[in-house]
Amino acid sequence: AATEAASLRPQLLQWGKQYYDADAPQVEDATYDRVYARLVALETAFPAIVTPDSPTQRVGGTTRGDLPKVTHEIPMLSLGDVFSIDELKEFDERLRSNVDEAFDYNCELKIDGLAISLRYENGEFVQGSTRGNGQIGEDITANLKTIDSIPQTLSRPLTIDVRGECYMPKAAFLALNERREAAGQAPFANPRNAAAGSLRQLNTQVTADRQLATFMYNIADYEPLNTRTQSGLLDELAELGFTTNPTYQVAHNMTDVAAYIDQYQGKRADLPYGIDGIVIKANPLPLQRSLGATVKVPRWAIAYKFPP
Ligand SMILES: COc1nc2nc(N)nc(N)c2nc1C
Repeated sequence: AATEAASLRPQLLQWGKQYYDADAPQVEDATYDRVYARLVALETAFPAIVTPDSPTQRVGGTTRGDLPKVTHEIPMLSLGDVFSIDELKEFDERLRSNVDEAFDYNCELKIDGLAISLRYENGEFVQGSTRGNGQIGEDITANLKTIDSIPQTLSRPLTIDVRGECYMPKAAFLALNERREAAGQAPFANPRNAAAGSLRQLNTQVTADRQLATFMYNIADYEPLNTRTQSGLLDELAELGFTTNPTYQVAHNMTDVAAYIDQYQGKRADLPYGIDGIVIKANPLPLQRSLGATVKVPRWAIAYKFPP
């Protein structure tokens, strides 16, 4: 067991560096997850063989060594995932059993990019960062300033942290890979890696040439806003100057949610940007705040992932 575990660790560490630090995974997520699970099983069965440098002893994503670090005052969360309508219904039933008020969901497309946080002080863009491990991300302010859809000044002098997704449109991705292959460089595997590789750059001019875009969808603290719903939040973010995704729909029940899923599973190939599912969020913002989050994911939202 110790020998097998010792052979798995360098493999996982190398794959992990490729994924997190080079934004160019060498293996499918499923392969990484399978090998990682094997190592966890061995170390659980034989705790004596765990080594401090084992990938099982490290928190999620690493951040790129050379970019400055940013600590998120309010952690950037990821999302719980479900892969079937039945699981989605279980999420809904569990949530409604814990909440005594009736509430709607807001359905949104799950943009396949990388999460960013934008800090504004008195309406001026002062800092932008990646999620990193949720607590500590990388300062990519200079790179984000090259993205047209990110406003330098808001229509109101607010001090807020806005969260959303930075992505590379499909057309830009195809054109970039053509240029890379013409120049004898390895193409990016998918638009998400291309966006991550383009954003986590030390050379801002590289970022500027990559035609990145954003859809903003969340705010770290709801106080400064007038709206009381997630759907209203998207409208208010648009009024402030952000680009938001207009495809959101308020759903009263899981029948409406299932219809939204069918609608956009059918449109997925025709969208000019990549999506890997939909996200449903409790629409009342006070309910989101009272439900809060676990260590890693909000209790008031779930992602439904489309089959690959
Ligand atoms: C509340 O947290 C989130 N909300 C999201 N919403 C949409 N539409 N797309 C995402 N990728 C997304 N990701 C996260 C972590």
